[in-house]
Amino acid sequence: AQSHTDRGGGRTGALAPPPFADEVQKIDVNPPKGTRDFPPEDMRLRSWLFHNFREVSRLFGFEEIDFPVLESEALFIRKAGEEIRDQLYCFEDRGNRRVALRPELTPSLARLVIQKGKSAPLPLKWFAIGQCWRYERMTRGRRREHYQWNMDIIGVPEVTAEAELLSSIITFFKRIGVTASDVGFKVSSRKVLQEVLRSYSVPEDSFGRVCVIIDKIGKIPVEDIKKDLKLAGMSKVAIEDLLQVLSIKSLEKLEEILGDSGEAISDLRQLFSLAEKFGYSEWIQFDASVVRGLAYYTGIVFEGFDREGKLRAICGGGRYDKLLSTFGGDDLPACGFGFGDAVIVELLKEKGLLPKLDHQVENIVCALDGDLQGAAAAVATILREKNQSVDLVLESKPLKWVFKRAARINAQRLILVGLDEWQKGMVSVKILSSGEQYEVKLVELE
Ligand SMILES: Nc1ccc(Br)nc1
Repeated sequence: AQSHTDRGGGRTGALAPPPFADEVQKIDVNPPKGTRDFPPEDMRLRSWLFHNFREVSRLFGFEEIDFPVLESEALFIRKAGEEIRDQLYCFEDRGNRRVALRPELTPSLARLVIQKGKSAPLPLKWFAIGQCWRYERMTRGRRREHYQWNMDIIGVPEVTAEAELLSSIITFFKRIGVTASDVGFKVSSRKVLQEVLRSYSVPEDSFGRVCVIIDKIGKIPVEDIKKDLKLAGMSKVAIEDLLQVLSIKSLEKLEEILGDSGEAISDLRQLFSLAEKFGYSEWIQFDASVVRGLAYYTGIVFEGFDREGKLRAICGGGRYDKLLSTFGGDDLPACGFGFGDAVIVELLKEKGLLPKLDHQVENIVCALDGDLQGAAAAVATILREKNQSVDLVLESKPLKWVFKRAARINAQRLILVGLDEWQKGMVSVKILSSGEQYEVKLVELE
């Protein structure tokens, strides 16, 4: 029997009374749990944010790319215990394929780089803005989707690439009014970790897993961190030493521990020297505890944080020189970052930096009686062909209604099409800010 929705009669299934023939079930008009709608006001803020993402990408000479939100699940199956894997929004499609809503953009970018192969001359400087997904038990009530801006440089092994990426993010912050007093970048290199782990003969294939564990410092109790590191095969003394190294906040101190001949130190010294030349030294600081939660980083890593410490990481990224070979491609040096659309808005709210973005239209055009609706359409078309925005009143409305709508849509001019004027080839124009009103020949309307 057709199952019926329980309408409070307490009975469902075959025994429930059949619904009234014309009763329509009201659908839930809210978006699915953890997702957002973007009604006009919210969409204006998102478009403003994305416009700034795109403008900075343009300033840095990056090309925009895009890929499907749906990918083969295999792209994201990594065995390092990452949260991003535990929360993969994956399912079997009607063709029995294992697919997933992408949780991040970098694997798709890597897939596209391999696909393009030698036809894409290096270095590649690509950016994308895409919606990313996670399936999280709603118990934590967190979002399941967000938009990320990614910038990636493929084919440059030097840390000049990381320095350029940091410069692009700082350029973005400056454009929207965020300063080095509001936000900073913690910068480190996974080679620091690597050098410590190697000194304790921790197997290379545990590296990604150890990084994912270390990234949880400050998020879970340190005893759990130590337990997980032990499970990952580290000795007690190695764990204590590693945690000691991770608490280092200066390159001088790090050099004392690791010496000055390792790659970690030379990469970091070069990066901080380049930061000086770029003029953004005040924005960055060395912090050995930064490892980021993605297993594939291999070198410099960084994350943007709010100096008041109220918010989660604003953005993050780093070098991932070995990602392509995990998909069967030839490895290429690569680095990039992800910048989400949610934490930045929380920061702008905190700092009173949210832009005021109203809907605006240059003209509202209205026929003064029904027979002139066609004439009004002609006037609207003439204005639009002159690249002027027009809200055309589409039905017969009292003037009071027209003025009210003009105010609501912030129209600059009201164009009235009246019979007497039209017969003279003219229309009436009212500048709504000043109240000035005049008649003008249609052919002279601009
Ligand atoms: N990876 C990921 C995807 C979606 C959200 Br919301 N947060 C993180």
